[in-house]
Amino acid sequence: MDVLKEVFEIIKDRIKNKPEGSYTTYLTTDDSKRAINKICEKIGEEATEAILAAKDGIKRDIIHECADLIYHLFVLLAYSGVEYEELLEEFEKRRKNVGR
Ligand SMILES: N=c1c2ncn([C@@H]3O[C@H](COP(=O)(O)OP(=O)(O)OP(=O)(O)O)[C@@H](O)[C@H]3O)c2ncn1[C@@H]1O[C@H](COP(=O)(O)O)[C@@H](O)[C@H]1O
Repeated sequence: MDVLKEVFEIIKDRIKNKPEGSYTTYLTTDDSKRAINKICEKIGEEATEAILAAKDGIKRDIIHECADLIYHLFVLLAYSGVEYEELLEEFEKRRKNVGR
């Protein structure tokens, strides 16, 4: 299975079943306004870290920080009820529009 889809499905499972010790559980177990705030705050932090890594130009750090950012974006998408396939469809739509 596509590793990104696998991570997305694990995140969905964590949100649904809330296992103890899970970082995703920590981010998403709250009333919905607070949970969204917590997730979005992390997205802001991780985006800043990705930007700083890009400015430093160290490839390993760029990968690490962008992976952190993508994970947190996935948590936002899954928490908002978006399916992985819907994200792919959006990219697919855009790909088809290229070159028009
Ligand atoms: N991909 C990730 C992932 N990326 C980042 N993180 C967490 O996001 C947090 C990042 O916050 P910080 O940058 O503040 O943490 P940090 O350790 O100080 O910073 P860095 O060194 O990571 O930059 C850390 O606690 C990381 O563990 C992730 N936590 C979980 N996943 C995936 O989600 C799955 C479920 O994880 P749990 O919910 O913990 O079971 C895992 O199997 C992974 O596949």
